[in-house]
Amino acid sequence: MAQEVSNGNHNSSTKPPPTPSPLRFSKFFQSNLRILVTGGAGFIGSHLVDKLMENEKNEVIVVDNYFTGSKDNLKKWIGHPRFELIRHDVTEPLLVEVDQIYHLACPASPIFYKYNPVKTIKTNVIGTLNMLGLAKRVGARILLTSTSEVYGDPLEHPQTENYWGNVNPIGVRSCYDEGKRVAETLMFDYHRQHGIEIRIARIFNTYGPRMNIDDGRVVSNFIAQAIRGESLTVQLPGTQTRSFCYVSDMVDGLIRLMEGEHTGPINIGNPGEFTMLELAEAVKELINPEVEIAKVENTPDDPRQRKPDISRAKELLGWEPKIKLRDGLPLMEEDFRQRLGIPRKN
Ligand SMILES: NC(=O)c1ccc[n+]([C@@H]2O[C@H](COP(=O)([O-])OP(=O)(O)OC[C@H]3O[C@@H](n4cnc5c(N)ncnc54)[C@H](O)[C@@H]3O)[C@@H](O)[C@H]2O)c1
Ligand SMILES: O=c1ccn([C@@H]2O[C@H](COP(=O)(O)OP(=O)(O)O[C@H]3OC[C@@H](O)[C@H](O)[C@H]3O)[C@@H](O)[C@H]2O)c(=O)[nH]1
Repeated sequence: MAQEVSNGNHNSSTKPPPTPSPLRFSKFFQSNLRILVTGGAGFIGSHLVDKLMENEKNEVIVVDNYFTGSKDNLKKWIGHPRFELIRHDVTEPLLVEVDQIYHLACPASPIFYKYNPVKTIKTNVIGTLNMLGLAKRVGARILLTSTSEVYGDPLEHPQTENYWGNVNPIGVRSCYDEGKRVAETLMFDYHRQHGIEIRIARIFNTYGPRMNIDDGRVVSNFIAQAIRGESLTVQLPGTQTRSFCYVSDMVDGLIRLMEGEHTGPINIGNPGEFTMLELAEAVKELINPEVEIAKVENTPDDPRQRKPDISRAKELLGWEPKIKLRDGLPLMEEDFRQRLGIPRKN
């Protein structure tokens, strides 16, 4: 398949960026960066907020409609003078003065994004248009959390950013896959046409504390099942692979991308690749050796393999993941045990 070669920085006939908000240069606000995080009450978003809030020069505004996120994830920041939380749906326009936009708002678990597919498309298309319109009005830099799902059921392995993907445009996952592909297109069209400073991260499967217990994604399912003593539900055939990135590594990669000079798209993920049976065996061994592994029906269009080529992230961002799967799973177990109210037996 013909593929365009790029170094992560788009360079053909782009306009210069628009003038940013005058506040960015005001002597009173000079030290503060106002950062909007859409979807900041969700899993990755709330960890990103924690990291951004560590920097005393940052003011953070979260907007979220709480479809899959929760105020609980942000409770330590509510009332903090550098933090604001707004209930807002990104499919409606938003007027705020900010310097940077991390645009995460979108359900990420297949169960939730397939629940109301039309809404998922609206979130990806109208939501991203609204955030780009905001970026244009105030001259903000905007980062989109795109996904490895833009590669669909990939025919190239591992996946580099130059691969254009193998996506079913009319399947049950298309609302998300194609939604994110259009979101990427919109980002580049605003960049070329209006000079908006864009960043695109293609995120691969990410896991860690604060995932919804009933989120439906594989790592949270297996950990909750192991703690409850239920069978681990490996969807057939079990030989399909994924690459799992711990959330602190992901947040580090996203911030490096935002702060760096490269538009992307850039893959952010952990290249360690596991079959779902291997993942189940690891969870069983680490969390509850007594549980059984059950094979269950799969859902349509499940990608058979997925592994990021992260050469570009290494070279352009100086980023690579630090936490191996076997070290990350126990960190997540603690959080799940607390929320499930099931302490470890000694
Ligand atoms: N976690 C992963 O493995 C993964 C992989 C690839 C891409 N991503 C992307 O990263 C982002 C965050 O994923 P996550 O795992 O934290 O998911 P999540 O479901 O925990 O968080 C998404 C957040 O967006 C909010 N949201 C959804 N629709 C909204 C709307 N219309 N308006 C406002 N808020 C809305 C939800 O309430 C939630 O708080 C998503 O854009 C997702 O597509 C995640
Ligand atoms: O209980 C389960 C759940 C899932 N699975 C399998 O585990 C694999 C991973 O499934 P998940 O639902 O965790 O996630 P997926 O890899 O399908 O999508 C994910 O990847 C890219 C992101 O953009 C999405 O937001 C994210 O959900 C699939 O092969 C699925 O069949 C199980 O074997 N058992």
